[in-house]
Amino acid sequence: MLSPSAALGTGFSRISVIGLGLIGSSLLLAIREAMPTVTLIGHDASPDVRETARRLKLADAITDTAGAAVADADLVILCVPVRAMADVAASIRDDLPPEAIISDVGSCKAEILASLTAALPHHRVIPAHPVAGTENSGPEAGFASLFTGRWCIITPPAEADPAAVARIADLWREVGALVETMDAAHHDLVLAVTSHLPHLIAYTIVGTASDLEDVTRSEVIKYSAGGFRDFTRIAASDPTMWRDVFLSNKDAVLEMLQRFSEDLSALQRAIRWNDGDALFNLFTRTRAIRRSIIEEGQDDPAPDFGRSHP
Ligand SMILES: NC(=O)C1=CN([C@@H]2O[C@H](COP(=O)(O)OP(=O)(O)OC[C@H]3O[C@@H](n4cnc5c(N)ncnc54)[C@H](O)[C@@H]3O)[C@@H](O)[C@H]2O)C=CC1
Ligand SMILES: O=C(O)C(=O)Cc1ccc(O)cc1
Repeated sequence: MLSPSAALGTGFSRISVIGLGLIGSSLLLAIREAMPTVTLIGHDASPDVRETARRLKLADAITDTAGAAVADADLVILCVPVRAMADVAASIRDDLPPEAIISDVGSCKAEILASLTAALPHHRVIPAHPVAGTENSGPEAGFASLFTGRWCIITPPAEADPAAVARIADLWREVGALVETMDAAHHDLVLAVTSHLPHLIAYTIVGTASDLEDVTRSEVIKYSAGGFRDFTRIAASDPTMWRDVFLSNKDAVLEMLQRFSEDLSALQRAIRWNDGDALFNLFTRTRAIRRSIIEEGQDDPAPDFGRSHP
């Protein structure tokens, strides 16, 4: 018998979230707001995080084991760092109801799809990636509107049950996201250039500035103009999460890094040989890209995203 909200919406009546950091806690808050009658169960490996999650009343129950969290669930969403996904999947295998759908929110998809499918060969695995987040982590960083107006990319395996894919898509629409479906390998290539490489560049430039011998740290802080400040926000992102992303999406990131290095060398040459036209032409082209993003309304659909949240 389905609960009233389940009958009207996604068909899920008991959802388990494993990993109660920024994304897991935001998802619980967003589901609670959009589908108040769904039963929510949470688990995190960290006792401190579990205690905080209980204090914040993120779910109807916070369990001490992953197995207890998934018993009776009709949907389980893994919100742990990318390289912890396979271990969590193995740890819930014996407690997972046969009809449960398994999903996740990892930032890269091909390796996760392969490892979840291998760990849970008899279950429907429908991975997803909400392209929404901040540099903050942990359960207290979460907020219900994180996914509003942001894209969520679903990367089902080729043989996926279309009804299960539709239910996962509906869930993300219920919490305010715009949904796109694509192949996991293509997702990883696209996100390597739009998200992973920018994070790598931010980590590098902030590291470079802090290693300078002739410029003091206080000068870097005092005179940091807008560009550098934006890089420091991104470079404050969680080290475990981003270590896992780069190791998991290694091939696509290395491919994009190769292209980026070649383009950077071309710019270096233009500066060395006073080729102002080359610089001006590139900057004109990139300005047009930014302006077309804004014209298409793709700038920042969630205006309070990130910085206004502690
Ligand atoms: N931070 C962001 O902006 C975004 C992150 N993602 C993805 O979401 C996932 C979670 O990221 P965040 O919530 O930002 O990280 P977070 O660091 O805020 O939370 C991760 C949580 O997982 C828990 N955890 C780690 N291993 C575990 C295990 N084996 N069993 C149970 N719990 C475990 C940790 O204790 C922590 O509370 C990652 O896969 C990340 O790639 C996706 C979109 C945006
Ligand atoms: O804080 C930022 O600027 C982000 O880029 C957040 C983010 C991080 C990882 C993702 O997979 C998706 C979004």
